[in-house]
Amino acid sequence: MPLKHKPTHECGVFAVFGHPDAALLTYYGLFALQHRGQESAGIVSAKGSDSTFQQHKGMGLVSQVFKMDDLDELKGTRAIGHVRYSTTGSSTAKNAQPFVVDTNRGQLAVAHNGNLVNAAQLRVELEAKGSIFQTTVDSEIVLHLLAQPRGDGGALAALRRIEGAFSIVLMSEREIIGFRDPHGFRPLCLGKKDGAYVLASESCAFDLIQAQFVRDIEPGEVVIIDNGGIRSEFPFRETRSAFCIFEYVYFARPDSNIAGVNVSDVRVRMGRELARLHPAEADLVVPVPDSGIFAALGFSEELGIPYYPAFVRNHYIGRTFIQPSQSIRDFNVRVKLNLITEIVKDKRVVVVDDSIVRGTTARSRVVTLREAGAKEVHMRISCPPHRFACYYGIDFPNPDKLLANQCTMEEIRKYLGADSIGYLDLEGMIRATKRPGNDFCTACFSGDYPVGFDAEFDKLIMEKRARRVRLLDNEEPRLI
Ligand SMILES: O=P(O)(O)OC[C@H]1O[C@H](OP(=O)(O)OP(=O)(O)O)[C@H](O)[C@@H]1O
Ligand SMILES: NC(=O)CC[C@H](N)C(=O)O
Ligand code: SF4
Repeated sequence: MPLKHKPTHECGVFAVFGHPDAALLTYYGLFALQHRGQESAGIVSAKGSDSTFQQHKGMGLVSQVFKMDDLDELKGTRAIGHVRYSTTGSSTAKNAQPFVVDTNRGQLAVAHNGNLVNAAQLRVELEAKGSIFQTTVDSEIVLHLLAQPRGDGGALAALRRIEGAFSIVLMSEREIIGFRDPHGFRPLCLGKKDGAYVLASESCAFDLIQAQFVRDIEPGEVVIIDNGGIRSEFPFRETRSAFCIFEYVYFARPDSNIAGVNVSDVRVRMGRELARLHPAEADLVVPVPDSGIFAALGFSEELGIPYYPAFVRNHYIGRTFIQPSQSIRDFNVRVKLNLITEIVKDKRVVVVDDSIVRGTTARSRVVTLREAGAKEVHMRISCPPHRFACYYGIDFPNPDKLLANQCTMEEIRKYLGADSIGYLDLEGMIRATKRPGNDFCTACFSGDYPVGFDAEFDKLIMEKRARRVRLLDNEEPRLI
């Protein structure tokens, strides 16, 4: 049952206003946000209001894309940066963010975390009016909307046209602007460093640069930072909050705080909830590193079963999902995690991971444990089964690719080769956050989608839709 995709981390954004080392701070910030995207990285900086924006972008990790010389070229006191995992538009250098354009309102740069559900529709509309797109990424829409002739409400009204998930940082010739969609799908927070303002996807980025965390940007809030200081606008229609609960389960770094709640604490509580819901009689609790670590700790504490980190992670290889083919991915799971066999031999083992998507990791872990002589293997997962697609910034849009969508619980157990299997339920997962349930998007577990989406969505929708419109118009792809 080889399934092709699994959820991936998503993008990270960072911005600085009013610091002499803006680009360097952004570089460090992106380093701390590297877990959110490893395909490409970029920084755009600006000196004063009349200077040309400078940019450096490339494919790969932050450490691969930037050399000291590149950072020296990125002068100025303002900067925005991005690490990408693509959700709309292919993973190519052309699609690396931030995007920079020259408009009749001056230079603009944008970096986006999330996914715009009406991007293809807006692009067709904008192209019909003459917009020329440089990339096939949904995020570019924002720049075109801002460059359009403005009616009532100016730039803020233009932003009201985008729908879906967006935590965005923008740089104009005078400002740094940060905003979150009205549902607040993705995180974005504000900090201060030496009197300068900084914005980051996650608070762990502030720790690295020793910035003080000020607060989270509210869902639907636009913060505008310029020489006059900082102010907020709330241009979007008020709606229910739908923060991505999977950020707490898997995406966010455990040392980040989101909405005042520490991510590692939530994961420990998820492990405790899981232990109460699906206890097991066992000798050891073993985490699947990295994301299973804190949940395994909670599981172990709740049942008083010793915690042993028997899987040793090799930190020097890329993430498993980067590899395109199933056979290479299986190999990568083995390269990434090696088992200390002596710990598990003749033992009844509970293995805790945060999630199962295709099942590659879990299956391979069970096989390894059995080969090492484990007497029993009980698989425990600290979130509910993934049965539905995500349209809000996670790259697993096709439910056919999700193991739990294709199999019953017993089939999953058999496929993994485990003695028992237990997933956390929706209620336990929400309780562990200590936040109200209606704060969250849980669509990939529950099928309850807070925002409508394009039924034809796939990663290449922008290219496909534009091509189809040309065909419908009987336009041949020739110029004259
Ligand atoms: O069912 P699968 O398709 O194998 O996907 C699920 C696995 O992927 C994630 O880990 P990842 O490899 O991203 O590493 P991490 O835990 O270190 O983040 C997740 O934590 C699971 O272990
Ligand atoms: N993962 C993300 O947040 C991706 C942002 C944007 N949709 C892109 O594909 O570049
Ligand atoms: S569908 Fe799942 S992964 Fe996507 S935003 Fe909602 S909770 Fe997060």
